[in-house]
Amino acid sequence: MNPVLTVRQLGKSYGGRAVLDGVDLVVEEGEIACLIGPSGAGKSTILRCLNFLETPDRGEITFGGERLCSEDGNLFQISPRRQLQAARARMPMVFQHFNLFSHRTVLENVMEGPCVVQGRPREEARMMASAHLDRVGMLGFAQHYPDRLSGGQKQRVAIARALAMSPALILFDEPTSALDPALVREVESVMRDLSRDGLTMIVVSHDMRLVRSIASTVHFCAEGRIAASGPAGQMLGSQAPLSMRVFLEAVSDLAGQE
Ligand SMILES: Nc1ncnc2c1ncn2[C@@H]1O[C@H](COP(=O)(O)OP(=O)(O)OP(=O)(O)O)[C@@H](O)[C@H]1O
Repeated sequence: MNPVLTVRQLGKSYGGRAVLDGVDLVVEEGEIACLIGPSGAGKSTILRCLNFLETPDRGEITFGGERLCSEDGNLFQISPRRQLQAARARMPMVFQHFNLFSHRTVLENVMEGPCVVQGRPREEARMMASAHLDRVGMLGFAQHYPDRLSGGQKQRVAIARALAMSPALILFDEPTSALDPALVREVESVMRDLSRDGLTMIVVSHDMRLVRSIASTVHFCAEGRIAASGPAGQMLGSQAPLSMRVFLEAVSDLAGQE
């Protein structure tokens, strides 16, 4: 298999406090890597460091064969801005709160990346955007503005916007946590379709139903590290490491109390 992404000893501190403390992660082509773990473990910070929304302090990230940051002895080096921007475009992020442009139509939202970031002609971008909206079942809403859409529909548009960047990898940060339970399924179903199509994804989620339905690998995060990793069947089943089983029991206890 081909790793799309390799992360070694990634570190990030805020105000002298280490939030990421040596994260190691390898994601293969076609893998759906789900990051789970307690609140504050650093899961979102890992995603934000991967596409340089936050700047890591140390470690190595290799994406699509390109070294984006590296460490040589005590010297930590980050690639030039242009290279990071190009990498970010091929590793778009889908956010919990959608982050759509409210003053642009659905179609314009999806065209934005191909036009502005990739410099594609408008007509080509329009055709691509329409195809991606169709893929997530939102073509019929192309001329609507985001405020007319449900949360599930907004998230599907956000996914189409990520697809429009011809991504090598999509990062999902809690994609269903801002949705009413009834709307979670439509987003879950789109993500499952993408996984069947072989798209590589990293998904941070507390939604264990989503994780169980799409994960190929599960990475358990605790205290700024990935404490355990493995195939989803193993990590979510009776063979899970103890720390992971304790977490899963706590999560299902919470769900049982709701
Ligand atoms: N910009 C920031 N400045 C200071 N501290 C931050 C910043 N971003 C995150 N943190 C801290 O880093 C820690 C990890 O945050 P992060 O959001 O990555 O955790 P998480 O595992 O995704 O948590 P959750 O599951 O609750 O979203 C938290 O203690 C958080 O308060």
